[in-house]
Amino acid sequence: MKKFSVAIAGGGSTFTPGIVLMLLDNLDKFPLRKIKFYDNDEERQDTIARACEVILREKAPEIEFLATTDPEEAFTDIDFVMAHIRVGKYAMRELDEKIPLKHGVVGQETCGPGGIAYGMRSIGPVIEILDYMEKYSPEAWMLNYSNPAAIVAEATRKLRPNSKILNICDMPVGIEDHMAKIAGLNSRKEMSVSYYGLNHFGWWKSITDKEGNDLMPKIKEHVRKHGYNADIGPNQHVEASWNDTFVKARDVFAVDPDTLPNTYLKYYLFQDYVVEHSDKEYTRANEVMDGREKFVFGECRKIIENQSTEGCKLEVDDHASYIVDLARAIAYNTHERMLLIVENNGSIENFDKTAMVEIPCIVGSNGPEPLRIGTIPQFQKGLMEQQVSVEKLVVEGWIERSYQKLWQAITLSKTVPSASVAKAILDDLLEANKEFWPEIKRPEVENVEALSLV
Ligand SMILES: NC(=O)c1ccc[n+]([C@@H]2O[C@H](COP(=O)([O-])OP(=O)(O)OC[C@H]3O[C@@H](n4cnc5c(N)ncnc54)[C@H](O)[C@@H]3O)[C@@H](O)[C@H]2O)c1
Ligand SMILES: O=P(O)(O)OC[C@H]1O[C@H](O[C@H]2[C@H](O)[C@@H](O)[C@@H](O)O[C@@H]2CO)[C@H](O)[C@@H](O)[C@@H]1O
Ligand SMILES: [Mn+2]
Repeated sequence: MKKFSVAIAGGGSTFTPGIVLMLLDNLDKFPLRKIKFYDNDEERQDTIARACEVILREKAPEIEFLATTDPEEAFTDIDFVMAHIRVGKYAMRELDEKIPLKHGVVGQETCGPGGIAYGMRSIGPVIEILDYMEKYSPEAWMLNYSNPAAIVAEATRKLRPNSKILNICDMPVGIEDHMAKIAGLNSRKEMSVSYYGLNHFGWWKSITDKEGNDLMPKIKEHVRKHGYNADIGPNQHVEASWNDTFVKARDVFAVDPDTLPNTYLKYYLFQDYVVEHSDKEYTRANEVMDGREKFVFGECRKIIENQSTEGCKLEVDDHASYIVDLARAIAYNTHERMLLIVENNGSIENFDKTAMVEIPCIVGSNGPEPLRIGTIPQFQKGLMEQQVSVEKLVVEGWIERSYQKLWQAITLSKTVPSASVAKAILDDLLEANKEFWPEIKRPEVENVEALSLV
């Protein structure tokens, strides 16, 4: 059986150890000969890498391991790149979340102005890594879950239309774990779902068990009262802010009881509630820095010091098992049915053909074959047309270095009340992201000064 070579781009990620443990848990299904880490922060990656070196030495000494900041070293002789970079790291996520809140607008990692700022940082480096992969391992596939996946996916559609990159998200997988528990099943894999939308902006339209029995009524009954709240065992989503998000799905569901919503829709449909319940001084980025980041790096330092995983609390990142499913689908032509972010091309008949939509696909060695969704209701169509236009304007703004397009994108976001608030947020984000965004051409001075935005 062929053994594969995997490069993890963003080796210093808090998710890397859990993903490595998950890969080692699946060697029978996805055998590996080599794992390489690549990061542009050598010190951050070194802590994760030295711990993973111990893990591999104990559990799979036959797998060759390398951590590097050199692209040629990282991406030569690779079958898959699993990319989860965070450009600007948590320090910039904190600003993505706090700057909009300063203006009374939703501050979130991938949604609204924060997601736009994050997207403007991510496009260049993700394309750069994709180009490295194609230069040094032309036959490789990139499985990208660097966020914001919606904007990154639109950028790779426009700028690298022929590249072997699959953009993915684990939020639907995470919610389906809750749904399976609510439906009394052991695993989400016992369900067959039809889902559509944009990334972090979608709905389930049907859910059955493998015998074809409709599970929607039972799940809806629970969601109507409790949202997706369901004890599915330890994961980082037991934190209050995530628990609130799962419960809030109850109110998002009430707006359209014909479907079941992605939790992220709360940021677009209940933006006032979100702002009212946000702490402008302590956002999710702070929770993650104080929680996951401290935990993962603390555990890695213990492993390095002891040169042993004994007593280690790091766990297999089960949510990442969908990444192995995806890699196996490509490697073994399994025709797995998975949600991917792909070009619509008529799958959703009454929606922009060029939109990057999150829908079920049959995945094989030649990549995804999107399934047909048919026509979507006016409510979802209207919301999606506004949101996809934001995403497209951000990518156009990045390509053209256009202040005007970025101002339009933020103005168009459902999370932003007016063009003047949008401009105030944009000017703050421009200042904060000087080191990361491409240089943006400001409009002619007279146009800006002539604007009475007060
Ligand atoms: N698609 C999804 O559903 C999903 C799920 C979970 C996490 N994510 C994403 O995974 C990423 C990692 O999340 P995290 O919380 O572990 O972040 P993290 O900050 O802990 O790790 C990100 C790593 O990327 C590195 N990096 C940044 N810019 C880089 C570049 N240009 N080249 C190479 N490396 C670079 C950083 O140095 C850091 O080590 C984020 O983008 C996050 O949003 C996506
Ligand atoms: O606030 P964070 O950094 O903890 O999480 C933000 C990410 O949340 C989603 O990913 C979750 C996933 O939905 C869940 O199943 C769990 O296992 O872990 C993932 C990472 O927390 C979302 O899909 C990502 O895009 C966000 O970055
Ligand atoms: Mn996601």
